[in-house]
Amino acid sequence: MTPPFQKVALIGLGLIAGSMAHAMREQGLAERISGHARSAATRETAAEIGLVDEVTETAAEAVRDADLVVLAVPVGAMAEVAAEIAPHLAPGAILTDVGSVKQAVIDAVAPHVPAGVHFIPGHPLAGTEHSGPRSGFATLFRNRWWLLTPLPDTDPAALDRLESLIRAMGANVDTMEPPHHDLVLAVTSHAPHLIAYTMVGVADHLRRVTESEVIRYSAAGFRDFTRIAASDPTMWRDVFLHNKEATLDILGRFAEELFVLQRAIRMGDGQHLHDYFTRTRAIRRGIIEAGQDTAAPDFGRSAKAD
Ligand SMILES: NC(=O)c1ccc[n+]([C@@H]2O[C@H](COP(=O)([O-])OP(=O)(O)OC[C@H]3O[C@@H](n4cnc5c(N)ncnc54)[C@H](O)[C@@H]3O)[C@@H](O)[C@H]2O)c1
Ligand SMILES: O=C(O)C(=O)C[C@]1(C(=O)O)C=C[C@@H](O)C=C1
Repeated sequence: MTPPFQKVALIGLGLIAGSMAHAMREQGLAERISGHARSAATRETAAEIGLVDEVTETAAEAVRDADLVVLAVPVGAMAEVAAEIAPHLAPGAILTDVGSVKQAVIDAVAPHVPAGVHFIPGHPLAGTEHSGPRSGFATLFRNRWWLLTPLPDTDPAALDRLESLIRAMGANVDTMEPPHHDLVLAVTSHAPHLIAYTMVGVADHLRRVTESEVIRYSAAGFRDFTRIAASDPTMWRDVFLHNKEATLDILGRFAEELFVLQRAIRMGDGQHLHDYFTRTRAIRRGIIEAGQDTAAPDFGRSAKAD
């Protein structure tokens, strides 16, 4: 069977692009995959492990004649990359991205997109704390959501084509308005990451008092925080700087709730605590019943080296 795409160009060769390359190869979705990353070390590793068919020195070379181009770089690098590739995009190509924030990426990329190229922003809700060219794996997107935030004039045929590719990689597709996406993700991903970073920071301060006890006796709850707080610093810096308002809104609400719970503890208000935890437990059960508790497996991948 002829693959649905002739040439796929992946710009950025980290966890998400790498997982796409593995999944597309496994499912026979691209005749050829080219890839580019800014760092020479990453390009070298990608070439050495044969992550894609061709690793290029420039993003412009990678996108030449590609019928699908995927921007898989940190959110803060999207504008620069879009400007660089724009004159080299093939007419009729689909251009998508995988950035964790949508409105800021649309504002950064859309002005560069030439007429005749179909820009369809997207975001796979799947990841791990690992990054870099060795961190990807073919099953990352399996049974996970992949949100698309199409622009008002999106060509339905191009949207269909992209949706089919995403489904073939194992994900479920949904569409959303970009600002709504950014608010939902502020609740489900961005604020929780900041809270995890903070909690691990608090423990780090405490460590000076308790020496290595924080590490040695680290219970499951804190271990989960440390996994999240090991995520890529560049990626997360960019997420917070580009989804500022929604994240600050949610963190404001978080602080209010925290004060109420703190007060309940101080006042010995067990009823309040019990009622609160009963409500939150129901949310967890709802997630499991909806089949969304598919934590990413850890295959012993090491953290990013380049
Ligand atoms: N990691 C996750 O859990 C996750 C999940 C969903 C979406 N995302 C989004 O996907 C995108 C990529 O994340 P990742 O986890 O694959 O990151 P990563 O750090 O593993 O890979 C990023 C890649 O981009 C390259 N890069 C950085 N700046 C560049 C530039 N100016 N030009 C060319 N290449 C450049 C790096 O060399 C690297 O190869 C980000 O926008 C992130 O928000 C990440
Ligand atoms: O499992 C993890 O390590 C993740 O943090 C993945 C996660 C998330 O918050 O769910 C992180 C950022 C993304 O944009 C999408 C997915």
